[in-house]
Amino acid sequence: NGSNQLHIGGIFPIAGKGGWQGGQACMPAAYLALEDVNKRKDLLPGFELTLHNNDSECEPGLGASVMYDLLYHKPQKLMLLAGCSTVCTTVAEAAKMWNLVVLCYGASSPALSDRSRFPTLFRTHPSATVHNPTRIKLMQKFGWSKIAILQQAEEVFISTVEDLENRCKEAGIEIVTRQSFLSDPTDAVRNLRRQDARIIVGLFYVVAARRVLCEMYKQQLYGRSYVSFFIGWYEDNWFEQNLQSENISCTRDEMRRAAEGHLTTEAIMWNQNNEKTVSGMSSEDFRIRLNKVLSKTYDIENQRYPEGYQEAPLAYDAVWSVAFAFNKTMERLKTKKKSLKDFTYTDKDIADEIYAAMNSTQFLGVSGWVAFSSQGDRIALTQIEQMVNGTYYKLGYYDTLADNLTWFNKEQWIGGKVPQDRTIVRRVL
Ligand SMILES: CC1(C)CO[C@@H](CC(=O)O)CN1
Repeated sequence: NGSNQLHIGGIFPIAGKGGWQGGQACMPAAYLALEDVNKRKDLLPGFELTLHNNDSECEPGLGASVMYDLLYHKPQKLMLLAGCSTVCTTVAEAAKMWNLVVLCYGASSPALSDRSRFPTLFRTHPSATVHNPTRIKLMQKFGWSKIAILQQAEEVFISTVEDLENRCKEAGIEIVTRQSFLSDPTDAVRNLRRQDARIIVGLFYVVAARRVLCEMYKQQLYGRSYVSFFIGWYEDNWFEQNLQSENISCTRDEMRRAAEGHLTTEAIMWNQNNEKTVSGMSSEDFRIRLNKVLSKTYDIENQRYPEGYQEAPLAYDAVWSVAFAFNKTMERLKTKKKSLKDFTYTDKDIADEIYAAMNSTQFLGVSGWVAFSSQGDRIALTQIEQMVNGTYYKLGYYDTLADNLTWFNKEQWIGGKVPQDRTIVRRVL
């Protein structure tokens, strides 16, 4: 019966073309977690967690309207889950008016790390700034103290670069030039060349990345004297895909040569070792279960994965975060002779209890250790890879909080020498 149900709203980007349709894999993952937490007798005893879902299509306007649907239709919701940075921004900015915590499983924008704008936001998806301490650590490891930045003019990369600049200043790393472009990188790449940039941090979406790589080939900004840092969450063979359809005027071979040796950084979203997590599953057990569910709709055997597959553990762990936070809140409210069932959108007292419980929620999930910073950001490990002969090889992991770099010593440099960050002028005495 409805009286023992705890209701939450789930806003997933499923249909639509613009942005990230990651709800395709994240919604099924969320429902797997719902099934699992409701089986646990020790979690929310006497209650059942219920998820009411809607499609935002990764459009903030549609996200706002489905949010109102969720709020203005019974039953009363206790929390909202959302994906896509644009939708999460809209929902999290509004939800505080209803005293609702918002938990985002698919939002990477650094702008969301702002308690003044988003006082009730938490995310199991790390901010894009999570790459920056790793980039700095690698520059220090290889002795690069002069770097260049090449970015696409998109909000997520603009705010990521601001964070990177601050960290470079703190680390005494000079940014010799920062070039940005809207969609054609030709001039920006030419300016890198003019400034004799050697160590280049590249921040762009994958379509722009292909244009940049071809331009770097044409302007010979690749090879033994250069190192590029690209984002690690592109498809593995991204540099060879869609060359005709996107009018890339380089051949596969030229793209591969320009890509040789580049480094990538990315947040780890699938727990790396085979530990059993709170669900009793390892991340590989989770993968098998998720694939079984998805194979009803997608041709998983032939690697035809839905969008959001990479982020699915973040959605799965988001539902576990809700269950643990509500469980803690129920225990706290019992001492006040209250229950989550008493919550209304004007009840600041219970809202504060839910916030405090979420803020201190920590557990081992299929996406790794789940914990939130004071800004509600996901604390995550990052992974470093290098492209060698068209294949990515894992070079190591970085734990920012512990400042611990796990390094496998597998990096390869053309000619066997670490590229320099500048032209070495040999003084002939
Ligand atoms: C790693 C990526 C692809 C970054 O964008 C996220 C979507 C968003 O921030 O809108 C999903 N995960």
